[in-house]
Amino acid sequence: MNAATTPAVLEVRGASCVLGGQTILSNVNLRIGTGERVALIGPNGAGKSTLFQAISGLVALSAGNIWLTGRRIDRLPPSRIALAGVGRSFQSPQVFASLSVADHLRAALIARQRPRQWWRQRAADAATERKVQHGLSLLGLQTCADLTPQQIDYPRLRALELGLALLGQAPLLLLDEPTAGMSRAQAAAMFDLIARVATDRTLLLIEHDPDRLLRLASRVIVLHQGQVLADGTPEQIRQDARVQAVYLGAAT
Ligand SMILES: Nc1ncnc2c1ncn2[C@@H]1O[C@H](COP(=O)(O)OP(=O)(O)OP(=O)(O)O)[C@@H](O)[C@H]1O
Repeated sequence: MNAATTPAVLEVRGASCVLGGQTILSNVNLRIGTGERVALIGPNGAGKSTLFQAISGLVALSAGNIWLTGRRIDRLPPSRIALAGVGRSFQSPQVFASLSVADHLRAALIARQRPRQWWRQRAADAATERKVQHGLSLLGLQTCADLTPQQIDYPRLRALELGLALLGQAPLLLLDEPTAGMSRAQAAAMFDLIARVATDRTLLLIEHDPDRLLRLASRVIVLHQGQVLADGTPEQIRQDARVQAVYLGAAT
């Protein structure tokens, strides 16, 4: 899908970010169209996670602005940005130790519901339950519905985290290294899961392994020293001499 021809889900305009007196992002511009699957890559310290933090409202921009489906979000608190439609996962999974897998999914669904009149609540509860069961089956988590995060293996934990972002119904999902710490086989399974379950979402994901990117991303944005170095198809990026020099040459 071509970013220029689809309505923008995310637009970052002239974004800069200074942390601890250091410029981490410098005049970053990017536009992501509806339904695109975009990989954000770059060397360690390039500013990828900081860009995610800025989009999610967890760090403030020092210049520029960020738009989600035409609405400016960079001055909103993180909770409002999440409700506005930015779902995300983190490099290390962020889950609740004492909640069961199914309760995590319930909480993700309920968080987006408006308060209802009491006589409508029963129907809403039944609909939520159906969605929880559907989510468990989609994510391959039916057998661990009643277990806590400590009782499930790492790939399932990451699948749960993906499910939390998905069930929140956010149109834009930011996935920060969803396969970090996984074996090749586990990572391949995770990429297949993302491709299968996130069909109706726009994806921006950070990933270090260029081979994995080709499975999922239709477009790649390369960050280097806090700036966009290149933006193109996976093939264009593979052949880009500047990208070879700063990143892919070292990563492959
Ligand atoms: N809160 C902070 N205060 C000061 N510097 C920070 C802060 N957060 C990040 N940095 C610095 O910003 C730079 C970019 O970090 P960031 O985590 O965004 O990079 P990255 O591209 O995601 O790297 P990696 O691939 O290693 O995760 C790094 O030099 C980091 O040390």
